[in-house]
Parts: sequence; structure tokens; C-alpha cells
Amino acid sequence: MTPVYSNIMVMGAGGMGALFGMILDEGGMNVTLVDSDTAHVAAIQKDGLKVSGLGGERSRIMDAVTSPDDITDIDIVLVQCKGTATRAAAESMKHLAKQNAIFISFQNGLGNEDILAEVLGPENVLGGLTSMAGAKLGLGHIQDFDRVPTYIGEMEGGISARVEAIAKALSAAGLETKPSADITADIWKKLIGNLSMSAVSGITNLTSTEILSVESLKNLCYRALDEAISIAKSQNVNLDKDEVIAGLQIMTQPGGTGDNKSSLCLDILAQRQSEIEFIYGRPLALAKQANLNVPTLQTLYGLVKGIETHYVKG
Ligand SMILES: NC(=O)C1=CN([C@@H]2O[C@H](COP(=O)(O)OP(=O)(O)OC[C@H]3O[C@@H](n4cnc5c(N)ncnc54)[C@H](OP(=O)(O)O)[C@@H]3O)[C@@H](O)[C@H]2O)C=CC1
Ligand SMILES: CC(C)(CO)C(=O)C(=O)O
Repeated sequence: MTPVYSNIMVMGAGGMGALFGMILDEGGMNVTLVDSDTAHVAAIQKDGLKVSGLGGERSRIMDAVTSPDDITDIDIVLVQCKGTATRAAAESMKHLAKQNAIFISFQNGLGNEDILAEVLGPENVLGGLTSMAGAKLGLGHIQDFDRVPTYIGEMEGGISARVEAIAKALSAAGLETKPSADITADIWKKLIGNLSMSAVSGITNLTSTEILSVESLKNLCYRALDEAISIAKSQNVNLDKDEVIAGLQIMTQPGGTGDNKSSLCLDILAQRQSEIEFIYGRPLALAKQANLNVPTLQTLYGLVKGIETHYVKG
């Protein structure tokens, strides 16, 4: 019998996680938001999740808690904390893996699926990527930017029955999700978009649309994009540049996802440790192993690390 995928837990209910959770809850799934930010969770428990942006101002009463400890019977966990918190989050969800929950990461960067597989078992982990955009505006309050398709797939490739069934269930609940036969290549396509835009957004405090309207910054992003494609190639991920640029255009739509400052930029503004190591550090280590010359990406990495010395200790 095909399992019914209807009990969803969102681990990390910030800008993206709460947005996914809200869409699926509205679509009839049983959604529980889990977030370690106690004030954020208290605000959702008191007044519901407030949403601004696409669809207008609204709020939705949703289940929200600060820890997964007492949660059972979950079919799917959407992992949406920052990469810097993935290991701690995974350690706190081991009981759900024992009950055969499936964990899907829609986080940016490289390495999150590896951490989840190490702690929770590779058979329980699917890869994912989204070009949707959300932002935590305040306690219990998020911004909804747009609707664009999201992808999931088996980490070893191919399309399995469970991936098809989960994609169908999520899509039926309003989160358009497509099965990917090569999620690793798709994750790289999104990563190349982040390598091109995220640090530039963080350093300049500009949205994607604003960045691409400044010729010199646009040229900088495209140099980063070329270098990022060369790193993917060194990992046997051969991507067509036109396809990568088409993906970038989806991530940078004016009036939609393009009106978002990158998640890395929001971390810099909040003086929080960013995902610089997941989005830039890990690909740069691969470039080094492959003896590639990637000066633009090294410079962007160095500039963000420099900014972080003002508030990240150690
Ligand atoms: N925002 C976007 O548009 C997009 C983001 N992404 C990716 O999605 C992921 C989430 O990004 P985003 O939503 O912007 O991030 P946010 O910072 O808005 O949300 C993450 C939430 O997770 C909470 N958290 C931290 N540690 C834990 C933990 N151990 N258990 C449960 N919750 C935890 C954080 O609390 P606290 O603040 O207290 O740390 C925060 O509320 C990132 O990997 C990002 O790169 C992908 C596509 C688009
Ligand atoms: C591309 C973007 C800005 C939104 O999809 C993103 O992935 C991020 O905020 O990190």
C-alpha cells in the first residue's frame, strides 16, 4: 500500500520553513512548526503565523513548538534551519528516524544532506532544492515572495516511487514539487545561483533585482557564475550555461523572488553566523582539490569572512 504523506514537521520555521509549513497547512496537511527561537514560537502560538507579501496580509493559526522531543508519527520532515544548525537539529530528531520519517532538506549550500544521512541514516534522506523565497520579518511574522517549482529526489539519482508520491502529495497541497532524476545536478544549479548572488547581496545589502540593475555588479555575478560552473564540472556535474542562467532568472524575478535580499544578507544584517562555509567554503575546497583558479569566488568568500569578524567569535 502506498503510504499517505500527510503529517509534516518543519524543522526551522523561519522565512522559508514557516512559508512552506503555512502553504501545506492551508492545503490540508497536518503541519507542526518546530523552531528553537522561543519568542518566535510564542508569537505564533499566541496570534498565529502572520504573513505579508504575496496573497496580502493574513495570519494562520498553526501548531508550533520549540523542540521535536514530544513529536511522533511524522511522515515528512522539511529541514529548514540554517546549515550551521543542521547537526544539532539532526541530533534532536533521531527518534523520528527510528519511526521511518523521511527528511528533506531545502537548505542552500553543500553538505546538509551528508550531515542528515550521517546522523539519521541515508535511507531516510532525500535531496531537495527550492528557488522560492521567504524572510522572517519579526517574531511570528514572515514575508511570502512568490510561487516557483520546488524539486526533490533520491541522492543516488533516479526516480523512486516514494519521490513521485511525496512530490504528488506536496503539489496537491499547494507546494508545486517536481520529482528530479538527478537532484545532485539540480542542487548544483541552485548552488551556482547562490554562489553568483548571495555574497554580493550580503556585501552590498541589495536585492537580486537591484544587483542585476548595476552593470558592474551584474558582471561580477556572471564571473562568479562561470567559476561556479567550472567547480561543478570538476565534480562531474556538467551543466549547460544557458540552463543555469534560466535558473538564475527564476531566482531573481523582479516583483517576486528577485525582491528578496539573500538569506546570507539577512544573516549579516542580523549579525549572525551566515552559511558562508556551506555556500562558498565547501565549493572552494572542491576547487582547491581540483586545482581550479576561482579568484572571484575566493574574493567574495574573503569579504564575507571579513565582515563576520566584527561579530562572529572564534
Ligand atoms: N530565505 C530564503 O529565501 C531561502 C532560504 N533557503 C535556505 O533555507 C534555509 C533556511 O533559511 P531561512 O528560512 O532564510 O532562515 P531563518 O533564519 O529565517 O530561519 C531558520 C530558523 O531556524 C531556527 N533554528 C536554528 N537552529 C534550530 C534548531 N536546532 N532546531 C530548530 N530550529 C532552529 C532559527 O532560529 P534562530 O533565529 O533563533 O537561530 C530560525 O528561526 C537556509 O539553508 C537557507 O539557505 C533556501 C531558499 C530560499
Ligand atoms: C536565491 C535566494 C535569494 C532566494 O531563493 C536564496 O536562495 C537565498 O535567500 O539564500
